[in-house]
Order: sequence, then C-alpha cells, then structure tokens
Amino acid sequence: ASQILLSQIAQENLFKIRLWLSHSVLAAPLRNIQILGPHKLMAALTTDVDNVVTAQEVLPTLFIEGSKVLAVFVYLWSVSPPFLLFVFGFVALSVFILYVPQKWAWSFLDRARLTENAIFGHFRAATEGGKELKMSAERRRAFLDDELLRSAHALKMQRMKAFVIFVLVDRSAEMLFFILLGVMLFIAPRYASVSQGTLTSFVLAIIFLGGPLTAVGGALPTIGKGVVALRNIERLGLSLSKETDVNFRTTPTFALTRPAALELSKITHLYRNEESEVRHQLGPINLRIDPGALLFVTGGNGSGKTTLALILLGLFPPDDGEIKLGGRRVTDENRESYRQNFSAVFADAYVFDSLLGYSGIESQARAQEMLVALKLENKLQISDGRFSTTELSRGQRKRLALLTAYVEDRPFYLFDEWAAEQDPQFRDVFYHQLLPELKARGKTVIVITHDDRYFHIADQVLRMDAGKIVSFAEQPRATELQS
Ligand SMILES: Nc1ncnc2c1ncn2[C@@H]1O[C@H](COP(=O)(O)OP(=O)(O)OP(=O)(O)O)[C@@H](O)[C@H]1O
Repeated sequence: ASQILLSQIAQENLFKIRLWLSHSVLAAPLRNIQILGPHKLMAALTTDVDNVVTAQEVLPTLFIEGSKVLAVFVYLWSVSPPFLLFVFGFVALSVFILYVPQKWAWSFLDRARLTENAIFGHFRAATEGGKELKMSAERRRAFLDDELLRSAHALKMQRMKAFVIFVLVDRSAEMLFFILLGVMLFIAPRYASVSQGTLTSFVLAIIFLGGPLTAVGGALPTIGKGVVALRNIERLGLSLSKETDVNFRTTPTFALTRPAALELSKITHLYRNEESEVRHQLGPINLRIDPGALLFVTGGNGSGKTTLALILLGLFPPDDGEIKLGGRRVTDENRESYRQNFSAVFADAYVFDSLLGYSGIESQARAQEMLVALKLENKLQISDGRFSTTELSRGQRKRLALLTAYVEDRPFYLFDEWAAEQDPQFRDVFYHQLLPELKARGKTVIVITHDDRYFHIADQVLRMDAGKIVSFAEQPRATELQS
C-alpha cells in the first residue's frame, strides 16, 4: 500500500513540479530567462524533474527497509541493551566513515549536472544550427569532436566516478557488516560475558539486517541524483523568481478606456551578464508618443531599437527613469497589466499553432478576415481556433504572427522589422494599407524599420544611435508632400 501510495505521490509531485517550473519560467522577468539560456531551462524541465521523481519512487523501498532495520534494533534492545549499544556504535562509526566518500560521489553528480547543461546547449546547437553544421564538414567535425565529445566524455567520467564510489561504499558497508558479525562471534565473547542465546539472537538478527541494508545502500545513488536535481531546481527557481512579475495572472488594472499618451522620462537600461563582458547602455531616453500616432523607429544595427521596444512593452523594467501611460506611472506591481495594452510582432516572432486564448467567435471571424487580407487563405485554414499548419515560409509565418496580433485588438501595436522578410507587394500592403488602417482605428502604432522609402507615411520618425535618440522628426504629411 505504501509503495502504491508513494508512487502516486511521486506522480503528483512530478505534475506539480512541472507546472510550478513552467509558471516560474513564464512569471520570471524576460532578462532572467535570457541570461539563464533555454538549454538550462530545458535540462531542468526534463532531466532534473525526472531525477527528483525517480528518487521519490525509491523512497518506499527506503522507508520499508529502513523500518525493518529499526524493528531489528528494537528487538535487539529487548535482548541485550549493552550489546545493542555496541552494534549501534559500530554502525554509527561505519556510516561516519562512509559519509566522506559518499559526499565525494555527490560532488561528481553535481558536476555531471552542470556538464549536462552544456550538453543540452550542444543539442540546441545541433538542432537549430543543423543547416550550418551540415554545410561545413570542418565545422561539423569540430562541433562533434571538440565540443560535444568533450562534454559527453566529461559527463560519462563524472557519472562513472560517482557510480564507482557509490558501489565501493555499498560493498564496504557489506564488508563492515561481515566484520561486525565476526567481531560478535569471535571477539566479543572473549571480552564480555554473553550467553549463547543472546549471541544467537544477535547474529540471526544481524544476518537478517543484510537484506534491508543492501536495499538502502542500493537506493542511495538514485537518492543522490534526486537531491542534486532538487537543489538545481531550487537554485533555478530562485534565480527565476528573484524579481518575479508579481501581478502575473491578475486582472488588468491598467485597462485604458480612452486613447492615452505614452511618456518615457530619463529611461536607462544596461545589459548585465555575469558570464559575458558585453555591456550596452540604453538611454537616457525622453520620449512622448501621442495617442493614435504612427511612429517609426530607425537606426543602425545594435543602436538599441529592440531594447527600447522591450522597455516600451514592459518586458524589460528600466534601470532608471519612469514610464507613464495616460499619466499613470508604470511600476513593478502594475507592469503585467500595463503590458496587456500592447500587441507586438517581434523580429523573431514565435507562432503558436492556435489562436490560444482568442478562439471566441468574434476573434475567429476577425482571424478569418485577416487570413484573406494577408493572402494566407490558400496556405492554411482556421478551425476551432486552430491553424491547420504553421509549416510556412518565414515571411508567411510573420504574416501569421501579424494576424494573431490583429486578433488581440489592443490600443498599442509594435512591429519589429515586420516588413523585412516580406516581398515588395506585401511591404506595400503593410505600409499603405495595414498601418493606416490601424491608425484610422485609433491605435498607436510603433514600427521598427529600415524602410526609408516609407518614412513619409509616419507621423514621426525617431532615429537611434548607440543607445540614444539622435533625432525625432515630425514627418510632412503625405498630402503635403504631394502638394
Ligand atoms: N541579450 C543581450 N545581452 C547583452 N547585450 C545585448 C543583448 N541584446 C542586445 N544587446 C546589446 O544591446 C545593443 C542594442 O541591441 P538591440 O537589439 O536593441 O539593437 P537593434 O537596434 O534592435 O539592432 P538590430 O537592427 O540589429 O536589430 C547591441 O549592440 C548589443 O550590444
């Protein structure tokens, strides 16, 4: 019964840990996730969680066999307390002696876990960089032989060392057990007056102890791996939740009832990464975006456009300065609900295989409309809020991301180089049809772009360089240009 119960508890815990980790990942600030890296998260979500659960599954064995050991000790107490004290002292000394190598074995498991992070990183490189690795035999050789092989070899050695130590500890425990038997049979009677009956009871009981002790010893490596995994999950959990977005999943408190201006004053942001020397300072930025404005943001590569966008969207909290929306200050407490005012299509847009959260009749009708407007109707269908496929070209996938953003229907829109991967015809549709339509619907639209051919349709063009705004120009209206 205890085994069944505990295996159910183990599965329940697996379920809870997975959910808790996923919640932590989604509630953690974006920057923390970026610094951790997806490979470490994947390793935690898979390997660590599994190891914790496997360790839990051997707990029944540990408890059952442990209780047998305890029962034997109780029995021996009834037979001869002084003799039991001797046995107890011997066992305590053995545990103490064996603790040191065990700790050593655990340190190897700890290191193996870090190596596993590196291996997950290599797996990621192998899947995401598959094309690049296939294209160059030299690069592939270096990747397989130098990078992957080195980590895989290190992992193998660390695990083997830990295993060998655990086995040695196990066998030493068995040997000590036989030494104990020998001491009791051949040495103890010489120094203490002990009856034949007591001796027989003790020897039989201790022989019986062999099975439970071996089972406990055999469970130790699994428990060891579980403890290492749990520590790793805790460490990760802490680093994820250090500055958790406290308002995650609360009802929006920043809902706008009328168009509002977005103001940034003295905003700064510095990329800090303990593992890398790269540092980039954005700001101080002072900016006011009027309600209903169509703002283009331009500038060279690495000038800080995307970073500014992430700050505007409330994904990066600024280090300094303040953001106000409709005159109200954005704080750590309301940033989550502030974000709900924006729809964004990022340069590396991720497309879900459904409308996810927007599958109501109205949203689906809107999505269907956009499917036609974005010329995707021959490529995929939407049924029950689900896309029939997301296996599309990069430009088409970006159009699908745009469709999702349209369905959200929020007061602010942000597009990060959306048109860069579109053909000239669609670029035209985007700048001359979609953006003016959004503006006409009273939306405030921020477009990160290098397309200077279309700057004339913007209300303002903001130019960035080295993390600072270097110019902010009101554009002459298209009609003025024509005249
Ligand atoms: N994850 C990061 N960690 C550390 N520094 C970063 C990170 N992302 C960007 N940076 C730094 O911030 C600077 C601005 O990057 P950002 O992505 O905002 O530029 P951008 O103007 O959008 O460039 P692009 O036109 O190439 O997309 C870069 O020069 C880079 O040094």
